[in-house]
Amino acid sequence: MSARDALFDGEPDWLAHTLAFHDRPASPVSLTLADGARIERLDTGILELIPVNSDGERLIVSAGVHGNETAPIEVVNGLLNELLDGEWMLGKRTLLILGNPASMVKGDRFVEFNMNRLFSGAHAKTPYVGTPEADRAARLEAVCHEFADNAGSLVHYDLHTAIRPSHREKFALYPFVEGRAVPQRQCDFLLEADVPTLLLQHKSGTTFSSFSSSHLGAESFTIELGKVRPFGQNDLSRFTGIETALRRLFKGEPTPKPDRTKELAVFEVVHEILNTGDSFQFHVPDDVANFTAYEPGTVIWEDDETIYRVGDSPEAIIFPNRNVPVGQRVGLLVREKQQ
Ligand SMILES: O=C(O)CCC(=O)N[C@@H](CCC(=O)O)C(=O)O
Ligand SMILES: [Zn+2]
Repeated sequence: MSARDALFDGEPDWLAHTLAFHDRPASPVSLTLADGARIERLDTGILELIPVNSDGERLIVSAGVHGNETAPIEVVNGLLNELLDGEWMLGKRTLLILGNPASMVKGDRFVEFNMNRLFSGAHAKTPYVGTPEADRAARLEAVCHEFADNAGSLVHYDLHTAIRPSHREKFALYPFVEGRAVPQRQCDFLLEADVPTLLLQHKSGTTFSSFSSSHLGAESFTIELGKVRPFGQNDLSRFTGIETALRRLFKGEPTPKPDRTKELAVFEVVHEILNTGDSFQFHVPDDVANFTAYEPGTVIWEDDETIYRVGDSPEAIIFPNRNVPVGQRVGLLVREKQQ
């Protein structure tokens, strides 16, 4: 058996291995590349890439936290295949994660609970504790903690695709951490990756990127790259921006200065819509695109105690989804920041 076959237990690549092992742990295996770099399989869907020479920064790239968001999974798997084929050399210590293998096999956002609400310790709470997604979130937190230990600086990109179409196809979310601002280099990375819109979150949460920001001190982003499609049905030509930017980062090359004509549009959260329970009514239609703007005075949601109307200037909806448990996010209302 070749070293590559051993890394993937005879499966053709990492994605195939992760799907085949979705219901069990994969034991640690190490593969040394021609230049001496190592690929360590830490568990199912978790690889650590260790270059011979790297700068002090460490990088986490995750995809498949929602199992039906397949395009970023295919992009990351393709980049790993290039590395294994010797097309370029590794220059950055990197943790690669395919988040929720069981939901990837099922072709669904999640199996029992939305894993992207179970970080920052939420996995230990009732009713989540002990469920497959809670166990996986706890495992990912532990692996990330270990990877971050003693790192000079840490960057995390959590790659997603959205349920609905979007007036702004590609956008990133920057988790809230008191008192910090987005570093210019990260803005340059987003433009390089063809992600021209950034939403600044207004409070910390229990997403993977919020966990890595708040608990590991990472510069983290959730990055939305397009629309959800099943494996094999993605037009990967729409993902070359992120593919090029990640390949360049994996090689350890510096971030290029962006084209002066490109500018990041920055949005902020005006209001977070939560499912308040039995009397909650959401007035945004099911099929509305992300970043659809509503005029001042429009009623967005109501319950027995509150009626929420758009304020003095238009507000745009992101991630509208009425089918969430009580207490969880039904959508975000956002507004472009005047710069
Ligand atoms: O399209 C949708 O409604 C959801 C897409 C998605 O999974 N988005 C992430 C955003 C996480 C964040 O707020 O940083 C999610 O909802 O988990
Ligand atoms: Zn997602």
